Amino acid sequence: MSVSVLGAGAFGTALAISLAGKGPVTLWARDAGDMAARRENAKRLPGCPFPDRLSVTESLAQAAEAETLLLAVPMQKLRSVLEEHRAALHGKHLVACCKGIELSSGVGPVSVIGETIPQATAAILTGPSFAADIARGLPTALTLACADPAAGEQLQAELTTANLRLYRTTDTTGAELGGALKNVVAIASGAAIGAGLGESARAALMTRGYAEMQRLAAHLKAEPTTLAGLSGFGDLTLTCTSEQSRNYRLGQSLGQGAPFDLSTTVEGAATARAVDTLAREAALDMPITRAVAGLLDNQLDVAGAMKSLLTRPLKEE
Ligand SMILES: NC(=O)C1=CN([C@@H]2O[C@H](COP(=O)(O)OP(=O)(O)OC[C@H]3O[C@@H](n4cnc5c(N)ncnc54)[C@H](O)[C@@H]3O)[C@@H](O)[C@H]2O)C=CC1
Ligand SMILES: O=C(CO)COP(=O)(O)O
Repeated sequence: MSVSVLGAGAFGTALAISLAGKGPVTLWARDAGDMAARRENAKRLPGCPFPDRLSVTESLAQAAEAETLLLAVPMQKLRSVLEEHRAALHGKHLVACCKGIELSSGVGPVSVIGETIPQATAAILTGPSFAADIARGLPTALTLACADPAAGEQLQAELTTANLRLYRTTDTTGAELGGALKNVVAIASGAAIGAGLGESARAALMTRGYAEMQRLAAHLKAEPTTLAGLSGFGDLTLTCTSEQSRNYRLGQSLGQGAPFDLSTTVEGAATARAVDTLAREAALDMPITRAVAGLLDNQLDVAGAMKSLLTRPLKEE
């Protein structure tokens, strides 16, 4: 097995720690010095010591000696990272570990890989998992999606670890949509709880948010069963109900009118805007996404957003 992880944030570090339990792993970071010395990512994942088989490097060339590379940079940075290192990544198995829709193009990470490095095999690893849980060795189940069935099987075996159980699909569109859209619904859910609207309101937002996810998925020809799996329903459930989620916490802050650290990686913010644009262009009804985009752009407050949802024409479920 030869695996590297590009991007040493919370998630990339957690995956590297888990994978190092079964073989050597290289973690590529822009600032590897402190991590290599401490054998810990004190900034993003404190309290999770590196196993011996995890090495940290600032050399992309060294990381790219692996056959399989996990891409754990934020969604809106993925294209520039791939473009910068295109030559080194030709012919590799590239597994997106980010969740979102690119604002500039309206496509997800698998398409971004395909557009920038068509000679690579593109896949995505997604599903309900907090980095801290993975790094602590807690049990986690994820979806590995790859359009090439043989490569998907190889990646599933390669990336399954003692605490990470991977399920496989060839539906990359469905897998990337689930992971991207659940973050938008998590912002809405956090806003409802933060504003004191109650858990019944959250359940309504999660359920109707899931209906929006299915609507866009059907439009983009994804499999409905993928949305019902770990990458869709599974991650929606986790992210909309846990204060460990940064998307949920951003929503809570919006609901409370409290400040939020804008340097935090919150993928649902750009994705809400990207999906709102997609929905308008395709004339798809996605009112929760529209309300979240309106909240983020200060066009609506939480009361206005709820009013916009509650006063819509009555319809069948
Ligand atoms: N943290 C979590 O629990 C989970 C995160 N994810 C996904 O993983 C992706 C990354 O999230 P986190 O690791 O949590 O974020 P993070 O904020 O902890 O780390 C992001 C990392 O990306 C690096 N980075 C940013 N731009 C870069 C560039 N141009 N070149 C190289 N490195 C760059 C940063 O230095 C930072 O180390 C997101 O799409 C997120 O949705 C998925 C599942 C769980
Ligand atoms: O994707 C995640 C859990 O599956 C992490 O959620 P946040 O990005 O909202 O923290």
